[in-house]
Amino acid sequence: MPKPHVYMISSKKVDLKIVILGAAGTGKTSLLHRYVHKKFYNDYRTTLGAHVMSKNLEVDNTTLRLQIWDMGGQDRFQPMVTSFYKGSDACILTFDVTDAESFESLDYWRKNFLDNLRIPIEGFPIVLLGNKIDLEDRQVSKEKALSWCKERDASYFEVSAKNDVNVDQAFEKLAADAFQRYLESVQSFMTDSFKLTPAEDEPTKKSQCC
Ligand SMILES: Nc1nc2c(ncn2[C@@H]2O[C@H](COP(=O)(O)OP(=O)(O)OP(=O)(O)O)[C@@H](O)[C@H]2O)c(=O)[nH]1
Ligand SMILES: [Mg+2]
Repeated sequence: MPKPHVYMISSKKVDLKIVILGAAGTGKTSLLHRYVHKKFYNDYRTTLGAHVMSKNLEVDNTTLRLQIWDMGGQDRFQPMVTSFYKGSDACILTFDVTDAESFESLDYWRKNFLDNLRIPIEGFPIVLLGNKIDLEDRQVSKEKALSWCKERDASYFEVSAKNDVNVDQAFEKLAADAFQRYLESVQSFMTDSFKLTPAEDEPTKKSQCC
């Protein structure tokens, strides 16, 4: 298990880095605004590069300090945003349920993220958000999205940033998964350290030989 990228600030505070990725216009910034500021804007202003928003969340008497990195989905920003993946504890992928192309591009985003993260992907928390379910002209079914997630060990939420559907639940599930992974990696790190530290009454090789 890799060394955790999250840092225990005190016994009750944990910092977690989350990135949100997906095709341009799928609603990444809107979902973040909805979650962090409880607001929605109809106008579209593409994210230039990357932007970070913070939010605290209480889980099991611990304050999770979420730093959520909103990555611009336009092609021109790709070389830049991939450099921000390092140290992530969890990833949100988004598509627009009324835009089949945004769904088709998910494998590109997932691979791009995991290739640049360079840590084992097993158990890495990933949540897929099918956004804009308030719209009528749907092109991607829930079943199709669920099947994509099943094959890639991701969780799925149908959401609407506009109507505030399932947004808090999705972020909370991802944060809880990332925290759980953090606890497991700390435990594994401590166990390894304990194994490496000889007990006080256990003779070391040096004292045995001379
Ligand atoms: N109807 C509807 N529109 C939405 C929803 N979420 C976002 N939008 C609209 O979709 C457009 C794009 O939203 P953004 O949040 O800027 O998309 P983005 O993924 O951040 O785009 P980039 O920054 O270019 O990668 C905006 O006009 C939003 O108002 C939603 O749930 N329902
Ligand atoms: Mg944006």
